[in-house]
Amino acid sequence: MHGEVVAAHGRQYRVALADGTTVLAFPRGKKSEIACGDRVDVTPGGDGQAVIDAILPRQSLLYRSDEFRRKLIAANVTQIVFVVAVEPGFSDELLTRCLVAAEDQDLRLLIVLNKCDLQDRIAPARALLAPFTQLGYSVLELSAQSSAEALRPQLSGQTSVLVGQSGMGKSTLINALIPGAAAATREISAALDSGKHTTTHATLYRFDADSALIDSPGLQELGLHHLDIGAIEQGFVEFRPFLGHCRFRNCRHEREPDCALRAAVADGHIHPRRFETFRTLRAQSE
Ligand SMILES: Nc1nc2c(ncn2[C@@H]2O[C@H](COP(=O)(O)OP(=O)(O)OP(=O)(O)O)[C@@H](O)[C@H]2O)c(=O)[nH]1
Ligand SMILES: [Zn+2]
Repeated sequence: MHGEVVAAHGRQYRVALADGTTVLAFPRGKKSEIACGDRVDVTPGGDGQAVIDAILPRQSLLYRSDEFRRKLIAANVTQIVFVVAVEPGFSDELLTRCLVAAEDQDLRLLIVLNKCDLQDRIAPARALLAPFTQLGYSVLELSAQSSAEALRPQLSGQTSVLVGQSGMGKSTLINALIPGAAAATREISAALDSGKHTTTHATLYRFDADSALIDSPGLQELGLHHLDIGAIEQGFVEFRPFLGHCRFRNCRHEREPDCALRAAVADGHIHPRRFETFRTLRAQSE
């Protein structure tokens, strides 16, 4: 039987079956690397539980990783929706991390600027996003409290994962778009944890056959240790015309003479803030 993983917690999964029912499922064997959004083959056990026999081929796979381990975030995602707000302040470094991950997996990235009802606070947030809009990334300005519906058309035909720092309004957005989401999450948590209180689940909400939204808490760091330096360089789309044009093939773009990237920064082709973030990410990945 085919199913889709709609919630993941540790080695337990909620799998939605084609007939609309869901089962609690466990992978066969010890080594499980299954993520929310995975399409799987399951064998129902009759007690409302099931065994996951196989993971179907994935379109994409998002990870976060530090020096020690790698964790799956979500599978088969086609779009990252990065939520920031006019207040409190947000990290443009986390946004750049997401962009690098998105470029690596060939995903669309949409930036949502929330709380735009606080009009006198919009200008500084727009300024922080300017280097990204200049590169062609889209920013959707809305208020999760009054105009969350503006996001819905952007979710159509996509499997989106929602990423955002605490306080940006992710929960408000989800509850506005998916009535009953909070209750559903509590129910799933209860089923997966037998009542233990926890909010660390990734949850998939399906809108229709082609559109779904994955809420994955704990994405605030999005470590990119699994990417090599080449993938990080490629993740900065505006670097691409200059890569390979430094005097030294293994140029680190620090102090080497005739560095094409540093020249591009000096000439205004690369935003200094983006270059600074690149250096930070590179230092972290070493
Ligand atoms: N003014 C304004 N406040 C908002 C809006 N959306 C959310 N908020 C407020 O911002 C705060 C954070 O919203 P949440 O939805 O809890 O944010 P979150 O991103 O889910 O944060 P965590 O739960 O910490 O992950 C709450 O006090 C919301 O009421 C908005 O559109 N306008
Ligand atoms: Zn260089």
